Amino acid sequence: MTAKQTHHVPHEYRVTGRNLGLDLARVTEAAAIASARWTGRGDKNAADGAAVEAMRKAFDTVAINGTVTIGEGEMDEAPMLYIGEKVGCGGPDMDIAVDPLEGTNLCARSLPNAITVVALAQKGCFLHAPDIYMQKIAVGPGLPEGVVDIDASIGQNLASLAQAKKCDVSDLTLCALERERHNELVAKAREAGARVRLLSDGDVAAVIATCLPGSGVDIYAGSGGAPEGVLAAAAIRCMNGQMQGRLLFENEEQIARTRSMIRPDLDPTQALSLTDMAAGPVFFCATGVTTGDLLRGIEYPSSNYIRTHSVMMRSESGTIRYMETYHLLDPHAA
Ligand SMILES: O=P(O)(O)OC[C@H]1O[C@](O)(COP(=O)(O)O)[C@@H](O)[C@@H]1O
Repeated sequence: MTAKQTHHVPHEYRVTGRNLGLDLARVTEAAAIASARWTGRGDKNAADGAAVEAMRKAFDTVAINGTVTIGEGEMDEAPMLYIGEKVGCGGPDMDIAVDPLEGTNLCARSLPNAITVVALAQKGCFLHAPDIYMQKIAVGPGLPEGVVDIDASIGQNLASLAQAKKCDVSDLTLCALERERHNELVAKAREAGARVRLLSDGDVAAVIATCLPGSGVDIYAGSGGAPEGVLAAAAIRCMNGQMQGRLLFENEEQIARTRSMIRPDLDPTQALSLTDMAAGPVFFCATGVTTGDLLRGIEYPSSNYIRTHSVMMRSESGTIRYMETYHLLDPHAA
């Protein structure tokens, strides 16, 4: 950490900063344990509802004065963790971004990569992204700044990435959601010589995979949820990767509404940098529900324990911590 970075972090934040990762892990663990009861039961709404309720309750013990910036929707459409809802038991003012169950279908169908996610930043630092699509492009750490560009063709981006990685385009793997809207992207990437890994759901974990050595993913591209884009941006900040986004509007009304929600200096239609989406010191935490590239899922090693696997990241220090936790089912039974 440089002296300059430390200087800009308010004292209050630094005092609480050290322990927030663990507090956030308790929040994502609670949501993962609750939703895992619904793994493979074909009911994505029940799985999501269980995650939301458990996450909401777990936030009551976190020492922050949090405001949900990325949540389950507007106040009138979400009973809990709605945008603008206050969470935490008091402390520094923070922006909260949540996806209580990222990959509701993955959980319902017992497929890999369902996770529970929370990110946290200082007040005003997360993009107030509406619930629309966002075009995204991401690569891992250690590459020249601007190696990929959201406005360039996928062929150009793959060529530039291959050059930076000193390999051939045929050595690269692009990851994208398997959607009809991505048919052209996939065809062009294959035409350029790259491999394509298609996912049924869960682009937060997929964007993060670009930063994980051994995941085999070199680049993520395509469109997915804008709220998921902000969460992924928080993780990419912590992992020193690169990511750009662009909100994909369907009409003028969406643009006007977004303009009223975001920083006045941002044009809602512009390409968004990582810090346009997640600025300042950020925390990111996720717990696995079903086993995937990023995390193992919920496990039941014995009749009285549940085992969770979480990752906690912090942009300020660059720390990435993996945590395995045994939760005694009934601590008062003995
Ligand atoms: O399924 P769509 O409409 O293409 O949306 C893509 C979005 O849905 C997801 O795959 C899963 O989202 P949910 O967990 O809300 O079902 C996200 O990871 C992704 O950003």
